[in-house]
Amino acid sequence: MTTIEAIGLSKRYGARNALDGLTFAADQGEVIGLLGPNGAGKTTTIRLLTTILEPTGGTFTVAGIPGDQPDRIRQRIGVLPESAGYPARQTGGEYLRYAARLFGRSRHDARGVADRLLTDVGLSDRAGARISTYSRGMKQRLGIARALINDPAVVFLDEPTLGLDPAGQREILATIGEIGRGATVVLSTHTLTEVEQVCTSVLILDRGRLRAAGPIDKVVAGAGSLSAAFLNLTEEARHV
Ligand SMILES: Nc1ncnc2c1ncn2[C@@H]1O[C@H](COP(=O)(O)OP(=O)(O)OP(=O)(O)O)[C@@H](O)[C@H]1O
Repeated sequence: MTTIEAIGLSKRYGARNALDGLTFAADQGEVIGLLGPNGAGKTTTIRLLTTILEPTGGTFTVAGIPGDQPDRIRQRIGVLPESAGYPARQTGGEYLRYAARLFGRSRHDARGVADRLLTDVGLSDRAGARISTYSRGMKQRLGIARALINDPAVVFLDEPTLGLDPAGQREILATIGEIGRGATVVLSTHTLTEVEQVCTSVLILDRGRLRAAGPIDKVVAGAGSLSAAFLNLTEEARHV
């Protein structure tokens, strides 16, 4: 089942094309690595598909819902933004129960969902501790749990491992692998080894344009490695 479809999706800021005619489709259960050098358009793509920004061109659907119905899309997606903020005084458990209540869960259900997700992301033993005492990796895992609170069809993670040590990165990647069994995951990152570990397919952007899309082995074919393919595709674009 197609869970994301973009056709000619574009975003202009004045004369600058932050995203220029992105066309791709993703299926349920796919984990898509969204790659590109700084300024390529990754965050713009995520903001458009999560209905935070309105496109200046093109159309899209997420979870089968057209992009001009943002309220419905927001009910069916989960997002870990590039720099998520957390209420420092709340505990992880309170934060997730509150998020579940915002999606209309009863008090009893909210507790059940929060407890399950805290266990899934390995935070159950710190559920009663204030978020201000969490490490960066723990906050990122809490953010992923928050993104899953409404049982989303599509989850968007913008640089979830940024600033984490290797152990923290490994934990996040394991969590992402688990999510991918149900939902479609869009993972924006600069770390290609991460993509090779957890993603089934990639989108490579450069200066707002799609340079490659598809299963990793197809994109890598001929180049030898994902990093070689990435450099070929993005460097080549600098010379046209
Ligand atoms: N609000 C804005 N106004 C003007 N230009 C913007 C705005 N937001 C983004 N841009 C421009 O759009 C382009 C794409 O930016 P975007 O943040 O999507 O890139 P990115 O791939 O996420 O980069 P990074 O890896 O550095 O996070 C960049 O040239 C950026 O300067």
